[in-house]
Amino acid sequence: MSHTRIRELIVTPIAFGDPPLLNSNGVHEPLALRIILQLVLEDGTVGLGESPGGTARLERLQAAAKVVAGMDVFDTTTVAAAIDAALLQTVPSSHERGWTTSAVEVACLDAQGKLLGRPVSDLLGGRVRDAVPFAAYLFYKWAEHPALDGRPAIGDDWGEALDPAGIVEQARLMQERYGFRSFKLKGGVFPPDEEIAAIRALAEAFPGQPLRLDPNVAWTVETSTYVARELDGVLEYLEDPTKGIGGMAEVAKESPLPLATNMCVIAWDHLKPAIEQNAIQVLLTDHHYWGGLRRTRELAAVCEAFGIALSMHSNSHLGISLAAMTHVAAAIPNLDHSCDTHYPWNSADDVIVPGVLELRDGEVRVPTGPGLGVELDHDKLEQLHRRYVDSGMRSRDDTGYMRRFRPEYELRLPRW
Ligand SMILES: O=C([O-])[C@@H](O)[C@@H](O)[C@H](O)[C@@H](O)C(=O)[O-]
Ligand SMILES: [Mg+2]
Repeated sequence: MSHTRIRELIVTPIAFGDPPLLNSNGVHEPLALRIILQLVLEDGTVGLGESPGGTARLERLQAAAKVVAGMDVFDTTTVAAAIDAALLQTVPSSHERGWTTSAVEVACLDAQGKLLGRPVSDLLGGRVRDAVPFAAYLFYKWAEHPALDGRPAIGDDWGEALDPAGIVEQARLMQERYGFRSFKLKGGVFPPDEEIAAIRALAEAFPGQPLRLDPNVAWTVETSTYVARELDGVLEYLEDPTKGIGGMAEVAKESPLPLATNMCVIAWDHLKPAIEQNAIQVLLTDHHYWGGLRRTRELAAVCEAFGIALSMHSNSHLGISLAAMTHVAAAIPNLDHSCDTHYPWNSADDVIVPGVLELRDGEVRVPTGPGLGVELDHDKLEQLHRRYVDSGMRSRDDTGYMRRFRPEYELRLPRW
């Protein structure tokens, strides 16, 4: 079966536009980085993958490219083991190595699906839903990236959101444009009472629609407990209010709200202590670091066994990741909450041919074509790669970028 052998893995770093979104670390830069994978088989079939960017991730994927050539695309376990072994010396953390194996696994599954003429969701056990619900991901934000070093200001059509009224307006726009029926607010930006006020304003504007708040560990245990009590009955869950499994366990003892995480349980060996300490009640899974789509499906079974509800994490991403997230979410019976996605913030710059993946009525219909069901736009890929090369940006630095405008800004976690 030589046609199922991998001929080469093409690894392309790209940069795409991102608005000035605020978080507990600072503010998003005008560009976000990702890496696009094309896994080419001997018969010319190409499997696509998408990984978070940055120099370290790029170098690891380039190292992976050297070992996967010649392997069978259906041997995903062996492919992952070969990559893991190749990175072992330079990347001691198995979690970190997992980012690389995960991205390659998605490309393998896309290629497998194309060879078999079946969607990736079928390779994960079949879809249990035809459309996957996503939440509107609300951010405090500036109206524009201010002018900097001779570069003019960069505006967008979302406008400013720096108070409850601005957040409600942004939520209305999100609902108008994409039909979202649940909302997540990225917090950790303003003092907790201001963020509580924003959540209350959302609850009033969108009665009965699920809400969540995620300050990315900006709060102490005491502040987290205070916010949880204030928002009891208002939020469906409170995400990563404080740092670490121990901290979350302290909050969980007093919190009337379920606690969720994509920060303190991010690897298989975090599950045991988190479960023993009852630190979390909701896990936001993410195939980009849990070992890929099949491992995410397995993780869902572990969560089911231990009564942990499931949601899904997102970072700035494009359509190949959205397709992968949609396929795996479609194949998970116990998906209890709508998934996160940054896609509305970044979709104008996508690398896939438009038409297949659409966020409508707050959902993405699961592609039914072979593999992930999306097609790479090669001109766009070239354009975004050029932008990566020309920008000189090689890693994300929300804090450094914030300091360009507010030199006194300090990264402090917890801040309140
Ligand atoms: O993009 C951001 O600012 C988010 O804060 C992101 O970095 C987080 O990874 C993520 O969205 C989260 O849920 O924690
Ligand atoms: Mg989070």
